Amino acid sequence: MDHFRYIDGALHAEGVPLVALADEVGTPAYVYSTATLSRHYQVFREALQAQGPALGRSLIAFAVKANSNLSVLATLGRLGAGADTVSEGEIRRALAAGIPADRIIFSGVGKTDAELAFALETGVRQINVESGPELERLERIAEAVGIRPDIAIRVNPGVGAGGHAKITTGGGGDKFGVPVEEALSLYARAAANGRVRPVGLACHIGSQILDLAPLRDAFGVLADMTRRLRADVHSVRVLDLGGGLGVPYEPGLTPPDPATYAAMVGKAMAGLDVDTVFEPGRLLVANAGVLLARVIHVNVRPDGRRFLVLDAAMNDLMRPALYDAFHPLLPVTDEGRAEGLYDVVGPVCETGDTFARDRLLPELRAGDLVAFKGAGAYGAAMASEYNSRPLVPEVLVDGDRFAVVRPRPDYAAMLERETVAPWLAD
Ligand SMILES: Cc1ncc(COP(=O)(O)O)c(C=O)c1O
Ligand SMILES: N[C@@H](CCCC[NH3+])C(=O)O
Repeated sequence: MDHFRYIDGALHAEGVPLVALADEVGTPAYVYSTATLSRHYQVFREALQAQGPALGRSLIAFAVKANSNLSVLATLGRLGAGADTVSEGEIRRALAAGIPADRIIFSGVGKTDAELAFALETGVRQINVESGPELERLERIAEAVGIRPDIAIRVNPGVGAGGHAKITTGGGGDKFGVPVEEALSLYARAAANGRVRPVGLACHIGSQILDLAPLRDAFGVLADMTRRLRADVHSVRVLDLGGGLGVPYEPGLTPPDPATYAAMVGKAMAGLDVDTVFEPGRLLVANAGVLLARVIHVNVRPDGRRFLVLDAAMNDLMRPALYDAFHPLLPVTDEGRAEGLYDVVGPVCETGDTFARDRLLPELRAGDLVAFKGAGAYGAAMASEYNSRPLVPEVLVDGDRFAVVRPRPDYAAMLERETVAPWLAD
């Protein structure tokens, strides 16, 4: 069930009318549904459980980059989720949200020495090493800190996939992970050096994946590598299978459902006797969030083109500008008005600040509220203050209650973070 739905012609987030939220918080604002977050987590969890022992003990480590709001993390953490993190900031957020260190995975192409030391001291569950130079640095830091961490080698299986070239990560030419043969020798080297404990392999081949075939191929590569490493008497007890499952942003998109995905994984892992880690991001949060915005005005050109100018902009939701991504746009009040075509834009001074071109929408007027759907993933997490627009606030809804979990900063707070160089101060 969609927890963002019309009740008596008014769009609600669970039991809360979005009109009431806009009155309370102002616009633009992100609104998240606890019920959707919980349902998505549970559906994924149950799909994995249905595979029985084939997946060993499995950890769902939510990819914090998709939505790093503390309340979203706490909601998932309470359900048992871990966290897949890519920076010290994300590790700190996961911990602050109550996710214990032994459920935190530390991934990323360019972890600094300071971040690696922080991860070691925090006692994260596993560090996913992405290159030879990183392994060398980690070994040196681990020795200095006096901790022998569990690591996985992130493999670049040479199989890329994803909804856009900018979010494909598993292809041979992409910066992520270690090619197969090199990964095997890194594993052996790490085991021989004894300063880190190689426990397994990881891969993540891209995001917004709609087809299981490339995932199946990549997991097949990991399974073969596991057999080869074991033949050389290495221990391989964990396979981290990354995230990447797509969501149906628009009609006609049919991503694999979690049960079908889990069945494919179950087959790929059968007989390997490994524990598994999953790093879903978008799958858990995309449809758990909307971006609420207000129409500033409608600008009608002499040629009839109509610009729907919103108070939300590309700095609040970057996906359309960056990836030409589609997000459904709903009027918050459904009054059955006649439909027309609009170019939906924000106030930022770039033509790229366009959410949609020629979008068929019910007639909208200045002051009307609208909501972008599918905005819970890579929405607020990628927002900026471009054009000195304050960071967009976030609201968590749970049934009939809601909380403003990240308030809109006021302009004074925005300015207080900076100083003018002393020689310019008077
Ligand atoms: C290593 C890693 N794990 C997990 C994810 C989460 O991806 P998604 O949001 O597509 O599930 C990403 C981002 O694509 C990633 O880079
Ligand atoms: N930011 C991308 C996804 C990136 C995935 C990160 N590994 C998006 O909005 O679709």
